[in-house]
Amino acid sequence: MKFTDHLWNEALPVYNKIQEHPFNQEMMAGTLPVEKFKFYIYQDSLYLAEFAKALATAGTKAGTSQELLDFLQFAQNAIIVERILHESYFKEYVIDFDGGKAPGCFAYTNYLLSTAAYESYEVSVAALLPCFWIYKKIGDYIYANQASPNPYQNWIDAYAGEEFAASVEKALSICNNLADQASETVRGKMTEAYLNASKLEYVFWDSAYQLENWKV
Ligand SMILES: Cc1ncc(CO)c(N)n1
Ligand SMILES: Cc1ncsc1CCO
Repeated sequence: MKFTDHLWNEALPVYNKIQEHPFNQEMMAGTLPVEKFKFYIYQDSLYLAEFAKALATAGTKAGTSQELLDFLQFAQNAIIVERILHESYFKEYVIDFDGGKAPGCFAYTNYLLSTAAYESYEVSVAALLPCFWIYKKIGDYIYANQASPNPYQNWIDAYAGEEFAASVEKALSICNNLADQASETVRGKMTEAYLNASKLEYVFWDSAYQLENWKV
């Protein structure tokens, strides 16, 4: 069994909760209140800026220049996606939030940044993988089951698209190659990091659905 199949099985209960979450169910039905989508898009723009730094930092730990290049390209893509959010949704919706990161976004971005900075390359890659893989699975699921027309079509198309799929395949392959060379101890830490980041993906969606704030 591929290591990433093992990761998928371990985090399956978390993935199922993400898929069933009302944020994703209502996005799929096209009924998600626009206020929640706007909150999500603003938080996601803050997320992507930090995610890009975590990807670039993880890349500096790669064992080959090809994998450094792969991670720098992932980082570049994350910045491009962030700019597209600004150039499309921020104009379409008039997003006037200025509160900074909500607790869910804060927790997730800081987890990714500190893992990329202080943990090994293997563990960093495992922590970054749910950002790729869960979005791909959710994008495909929503694309296959969505109401049409859907006000969130552009978002759905981005993550169900072929370009994103190619990045996800690359990240999965890097993770499997690393796990094949790693000790059981390191593989255990990779699994733990993958689970932590999967739970934080759940928290991120739930945070948007609740319009989460710091309450202080
Ligand atoms: C929170 C989050 N996770 C993953 C992705 C996909 O990269 C995203 N845009 N936002
Ligand atoms: C995972 C991911 N999400 C937005 S951009 C990016 C890197 C893909 O190249």
